[in-house]
Amino acid sequence: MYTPLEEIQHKHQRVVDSFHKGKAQSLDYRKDQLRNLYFAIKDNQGKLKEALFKDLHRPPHETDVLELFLVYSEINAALSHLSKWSSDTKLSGDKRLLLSGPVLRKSPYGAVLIVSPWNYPYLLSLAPICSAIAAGNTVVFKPTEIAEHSTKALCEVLEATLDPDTFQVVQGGPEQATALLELKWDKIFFTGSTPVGRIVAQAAAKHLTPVTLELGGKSPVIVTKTANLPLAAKRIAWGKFTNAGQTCIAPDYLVLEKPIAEKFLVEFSNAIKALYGADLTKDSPDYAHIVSARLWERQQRLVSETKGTISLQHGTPDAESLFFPPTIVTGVSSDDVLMGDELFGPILPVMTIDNMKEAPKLIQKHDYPLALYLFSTDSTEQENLLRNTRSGAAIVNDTLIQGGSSAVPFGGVGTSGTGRYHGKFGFDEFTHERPILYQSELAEMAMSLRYPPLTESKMKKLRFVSLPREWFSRTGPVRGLAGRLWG
Ligand SMILES: NC(=O)C1=CN([C@@H]2O[C@H](COP(=O)(O)OP(=O)(O)OC[C@H]3O[C@@H](n4cnc5c(N)ncnc54)[C@H](OP(=O)(O)O)[C@@H]3O)[C@@H](O)[C@H]2O)C=CC1
Ligand SMILES: CCCCCC(=O)O
Repeated sequence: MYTPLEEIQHKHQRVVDSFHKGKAQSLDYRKDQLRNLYFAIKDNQGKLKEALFKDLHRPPHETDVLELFLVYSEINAALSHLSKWSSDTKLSGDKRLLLSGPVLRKSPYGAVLIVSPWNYPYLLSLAPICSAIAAGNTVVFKPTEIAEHSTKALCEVLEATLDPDTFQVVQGGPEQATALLELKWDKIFFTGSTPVGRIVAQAAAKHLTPVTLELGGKSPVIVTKTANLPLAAKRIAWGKFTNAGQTCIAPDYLVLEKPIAEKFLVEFSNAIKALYGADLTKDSPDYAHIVSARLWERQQRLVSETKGTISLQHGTPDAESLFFPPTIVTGVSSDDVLMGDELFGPILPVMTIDNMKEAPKLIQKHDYPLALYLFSTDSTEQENLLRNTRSGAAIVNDTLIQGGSSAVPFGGVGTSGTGRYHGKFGFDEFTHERPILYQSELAEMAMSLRYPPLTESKMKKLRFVSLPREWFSRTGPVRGLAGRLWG
């Protein structure tokens, strides 16, 4: 009988061995795995949605719209395009290699570790698992222990569906994750908080393992005086309060241009009531709850410690059910407690600026966020802000849409993450593009100059044409050279 640590080591070794035996290599094998996964999720979607309702009071339709629909799209994209994604890319541009036919071979990394969080437990597990399998890797998956019902339901489905030689689950929390991180992986894919992302990056560095980090950050949403205020209010309310704000790309804080601040807040209050009803309570069917007592208390503490004004709390926090209502805090300064760590909940601090010139400096006070949202109908204003800020993604006049598509890469920058996935970007994230050249015997003549003895006459033939400075002139080589020849 294995000890828990021995069991983890055994699972790791099993997927390493099966990778080296080439079991996950064939496209047919990969497609069979993905096809089985697709129908297993479909056949168990009711059980999965029920489980997440128990963990997060997550409205079942929100699980469909924000998780399962993208999972189906991811698997379908992989099944539809895998032959093309995995085919060699021919390389050109160097006449010296004409005879060696260089290609990029789409090679799997090998045995990969995938670690996922609790807030979108199906999407944030199944999307990287899909990409890893599509790219021909073998996988050990460590789900969260915090969303216990959805983790149990998901792991039952995965273990009943995927080949145990190439896919293993290690359930547990930080202790199990730490034991897994001690082992040598060919790739690690981590989704979670920035602090834990640092731990993962340090562990990966010990083995020089390539790592993808899907982390968090304080994503700003800016509303300017040119915005369509009712539409902005509705889209921001949806993006902020979906999953009770427990979304890595949720707007974290709101920046309003002063001339429209008051009017926008009225529209925003109306939008919240339109989405969640005039009387939002713990039993409202369309609103999720906070995942744990610890994190519910964190929201409560943040509200008690802020120096801002609670201008709207649309409902009464309930410790027993972990219901925490949309809470708008105005008059927040940059050093307020709400402007510290990522809020990851339904509290929205509101700051105002006299004009848009102040926005970049305000945003740059924080690490690069996962997302930046701008509501404006002025293209110059849009480009100015985009040019002077950095973020994992930037969305103009909407929220969250970048996280739900197989056509758009999803990832951070700086402390909000490294790497990206979804769709072909996910296949590429789990693929090493291996250059392969097939040298021809016929190339021997062209290559004879490289062999010793490297006589002076050989070196003369080898001397590369040294290009004049004008070749690199800003006006381009032709004009540059013409200028040189004819002054
Ligand atoms: N970029 C993205 O795609 C996303 C980013 N996030 C970010 O994730 C955070 C919220 O998720 P949350 O689950 O709380 O994040 P955590 O970083 O706490 O946990 C992420 C995963 O790491 C595990 N873990 C926790 N502590 C350690 C540790 N010390 N060493 C190794 N592994 C550990 C967790 O296990 P366990 O859960 O069992 O404790 C979980 O499986 C937010 O910051 C959010 O922004 C969330 C969703 C998507
Ligand atoms: C709508 C897509 C959500 C992606 C996961 C997150 O942002 O936490």
